[in-house]
Amino acid sequence: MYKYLLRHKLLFALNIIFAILDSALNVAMALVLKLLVDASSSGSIKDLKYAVIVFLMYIFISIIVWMVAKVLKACLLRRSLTDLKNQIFSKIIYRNINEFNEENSAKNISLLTNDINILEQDYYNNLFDLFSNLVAFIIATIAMIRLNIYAAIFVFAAALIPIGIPVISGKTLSRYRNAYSEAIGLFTVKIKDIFSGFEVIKGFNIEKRVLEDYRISNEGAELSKYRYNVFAGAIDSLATAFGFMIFLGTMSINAYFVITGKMTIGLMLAITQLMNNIVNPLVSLSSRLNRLKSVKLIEDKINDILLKHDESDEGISKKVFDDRLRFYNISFSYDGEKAVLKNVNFIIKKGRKYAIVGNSGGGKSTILKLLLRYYENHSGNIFIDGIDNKSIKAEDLYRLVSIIHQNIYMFDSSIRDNLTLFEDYSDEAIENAIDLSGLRELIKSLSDGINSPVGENGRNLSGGEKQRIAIARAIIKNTPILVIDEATSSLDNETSYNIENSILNIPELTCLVVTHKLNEEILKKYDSIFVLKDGALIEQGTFDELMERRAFFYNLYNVAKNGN
Ligand SMILES: Nc1ncnc2c1ncn2[C@@H]1O[C@H](COP(=O)(O)OP(=O)(O)OP(=O)(O)O)[C@@H](O)[C@H]1O
Repeated sequence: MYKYLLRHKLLFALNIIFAILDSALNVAMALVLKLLVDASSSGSIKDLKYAVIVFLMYIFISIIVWMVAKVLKACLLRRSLTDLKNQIFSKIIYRNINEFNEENSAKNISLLTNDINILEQDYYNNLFDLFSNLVAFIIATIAMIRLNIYAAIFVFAAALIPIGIPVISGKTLSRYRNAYSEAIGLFTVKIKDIFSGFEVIKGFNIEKRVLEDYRISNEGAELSKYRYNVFAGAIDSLATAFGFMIFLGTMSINAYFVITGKMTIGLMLAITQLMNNIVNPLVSLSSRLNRLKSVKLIEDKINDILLKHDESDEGISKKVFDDRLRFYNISFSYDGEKAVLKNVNFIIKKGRKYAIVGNSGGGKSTILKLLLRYYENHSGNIFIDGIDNKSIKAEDLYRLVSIIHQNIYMFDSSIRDNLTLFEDYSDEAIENAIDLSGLRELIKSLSDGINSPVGENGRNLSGGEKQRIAIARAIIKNTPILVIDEATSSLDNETSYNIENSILNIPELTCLVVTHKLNEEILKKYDSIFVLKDGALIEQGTFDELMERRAFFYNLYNVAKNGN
């Protein structure tokens, strides 16, 4: 993690210089005090005047150095943490969909917020302080040895005790810190879950239950923070107590030297002041090292992300869809137990339109997810022009295939941004997508037209309007293959028919559409219909062929027709 500090070399070097100056000034305080006290006991006004001027100069220089040191430290921290967070985020955003799906996204939110804050406090701030302490310690030690070797020997011998504290307590503190970070992560997951399901919570009157869930999670997080703080506080108090004992011992020895006339009061004060610069770093060394050790788990979590191999730019480059897409012996299970797809085989030819129908939970959406590599642990192969989709560069795959999902995500921006997804498209492409997706009326009715805001996750829009935006978004992307997962479920039959019809009429577009709406007129437009039942492809053919067979599709169609 320290590498992020070294990235800004000039700022880093300036920080070192000012940290050294800052520490040197701390130590110099002892000498200034000695000058002042010795001047007062010498009875010389001239010496006193000189000492006061030196003191004033000392204060003036100190203020400047402290201020500059603080600004430099804040600058370096700001830049280093921004770099670190940018890099973590970039690694996350460039992950494969299947890798991203393996984790709860709220844990990543917690990492980028809570864990980074912990890292800032207990790692970066600590490193700075450790360095300043080390410099102050070295300068004070040299000064102390030169002023009084006996006092120096005593201080060092006594200070060995607090140094041993981190060795004894380090592991336990680290355990408490890890538990705290984990609990905060879980707490973030809980909050995200609750806020995402807010409408369900209200609609089903389950506030009490949710409040109880929240309370337990909140108390868990606070308890683990409390445990960590109590333990860290106890270690700090112990170290401070040892510090006082060393202080008392040194003062007693120095007082003895003053009484026996071997030391001036000024020197005694100077040694006491120097002792602070020796004992304090040693005493705080224990807690600082402990805190550095305690962020190990967070460091590991971050390194896991940062060191992960970036696969997005790997693979075979494939820019054009030439001929066919083939599902070859595809079997798949989400959990390794229940078979969701069973030896599925089919071929999709360029420019043709295909529908997938079947029973609920039969594996229709899963077929689309495998094509788009949301999961990669299936057996068999999905070939695009003979190349396994797993070997194709992720970026190229998503330029060949786009999907319209059942659940549509809307960015909290304008309709235009949600159509273009912040990319540049010609007005012609945008207008064409608006027409094909049936958005024209909506845009006309809004005072800001295409620039109207959609609200958080599209809350200003109806389900059907969101679906139309998702359809336009996919049309505008203009990929050669379009897969659609129940994209018109929220639309009335007529709108749904019109939109599906216009998509199916795009001649060069290859379409694979999962549909529940068994509308004869639309189904007849497909070149072939795949019928899935419990993960197996049991029938395949045109609408008329399937109806003639009078098998599963025939029944499915009739049930749907009678249901309508
Ligand atoms: N992420 C997941 N983890 C575990 N099981 C899953 C996951 N997604 C889907 N499943 C299960 O896999 C099976 C097939 O799901 P899939 O969504 O492909 O069916 P579907 O045919 O599209 O269903 P529907 O028509 O109801 O949308 C179902 O039993 C479902 O519960």
